[in-house]
Amino acid sequence: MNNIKDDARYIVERSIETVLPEKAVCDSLEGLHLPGKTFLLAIGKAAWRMAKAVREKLGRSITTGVVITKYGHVEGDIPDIDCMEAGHPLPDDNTIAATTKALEMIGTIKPDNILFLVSGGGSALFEKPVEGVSLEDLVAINNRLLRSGANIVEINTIRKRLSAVKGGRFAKMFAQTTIHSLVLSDVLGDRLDSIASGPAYPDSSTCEEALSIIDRYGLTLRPELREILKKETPHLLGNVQTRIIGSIGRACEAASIFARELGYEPMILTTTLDCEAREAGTFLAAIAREEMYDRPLKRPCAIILGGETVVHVKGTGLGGRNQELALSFAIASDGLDKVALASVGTDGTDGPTDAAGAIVDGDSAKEMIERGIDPYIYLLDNDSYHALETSGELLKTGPTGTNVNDLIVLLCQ
Ligand SMILES: Nc1ncnc2c1ncn2[C@@H]1O[C@H](COP(=O)(O)OP(=O)(O)O)[C@@H](O)[C@H]1O
Ligand SMILES: O=C(O)[C@@H](CO)OP(=O)(O)O
Repeated sequence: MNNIKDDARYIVERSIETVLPEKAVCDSLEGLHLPGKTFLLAIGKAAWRMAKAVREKLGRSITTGVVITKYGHVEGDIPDIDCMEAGHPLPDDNTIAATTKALEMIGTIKPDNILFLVSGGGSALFEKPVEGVSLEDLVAINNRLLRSGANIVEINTIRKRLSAVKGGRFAKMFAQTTIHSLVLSDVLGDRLDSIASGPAYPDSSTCEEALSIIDRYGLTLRPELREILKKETPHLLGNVQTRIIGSIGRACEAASIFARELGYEPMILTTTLDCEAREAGTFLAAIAREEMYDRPLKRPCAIILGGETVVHVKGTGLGGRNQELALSFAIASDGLDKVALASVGTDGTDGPTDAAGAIVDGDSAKEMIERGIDPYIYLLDNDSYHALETSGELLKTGPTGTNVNDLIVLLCQ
């Protein structure tokens, strides 16, 4: 056991290493039979790493392929594979251009198999809007949805219906081809039809749900778009085989092992945290306070959570789910001794910022005040990034190459 914040950092960084995609992808290729021509399509924030691992393992068995990932996530060339970058969390012109290219290549090559490597972020990165929907429509709707407090299953229920490739429609487009999907899950409960909006998975959401989400979050749509939401997505697909190769549950189990190694008694509290980020922060501070009485665990202990909180962005500041959770924990745990919390996006980016998250303790709020800022005002303005930058508590890892949701570790010594 060392400095408590160093321990928190060690645990989250080592845990993320255990869910890097290379090994999981290679293990899952054992026994996979790919006769004839195979097209590799990789989408999402982990796409480049997943595709590189597959190409190295299978070599020329892959005829050709396409990677579509977020800007800054292509780490070099992959033989025979066209690697492209595009916008995230909002789609852009490059999203549409890269997707169109992938679809055209598949149409021309007519492969026997598509090896489909799916990771979170795929919704923004793999997109061809249905007729009647423009890129501007998609950007406007996504922008409002992402700031509405809707969860990812709800957001993707809308995205699927505006898209010609989401909600199983990609698999239906190439119904004569066998699609083998290997999926890195970043959706709570590993809902396969929600991860990257399930391009090759039977959709379980319905038009009624889509319309009720629009109403629930007070989003106004022009009548033509409302009509488009009423068209069903495929609920049955005969040409897909799907395997999950990594998830937040595995990262939490790894965190538990690393915490124990450092001398902390671990407890995985949940792998499906999905409440408002600032409420999760306050709640975890209440748990930290309870540790004065050695409850729920005897100190030293590590309370581990995985999931994806939500933020209703009403302010004008900069931040992300993990930074907002950490800032609210910092405020609510002010003055507590020997307590630290790390909250990080395993993909290395939290919200539209260059930070993965933050590591705070019971001195953080005092530190911010001493440096002339009121953390509460910053929280109110959704400006967690600048508050945590002031206290020097942002965690910056750069893109990690994986994406299995958010990991939160509360340490009490
Ligand atoms: N200023 C902000 N403060 C807190 N959260 C924010 C802010 N701006 C955007 N967000 C949140 O960031 C999320 C997108 O961040 P990102 O880390 O890219 O998500 P994901 O990992 O799910 O793709 C949005 O859902 C939004 O709620
Ligand atoms: O692509 C998506 O739909 C989501 C979930 O898989 O990922 P992210 O939240 O990273 O954009």
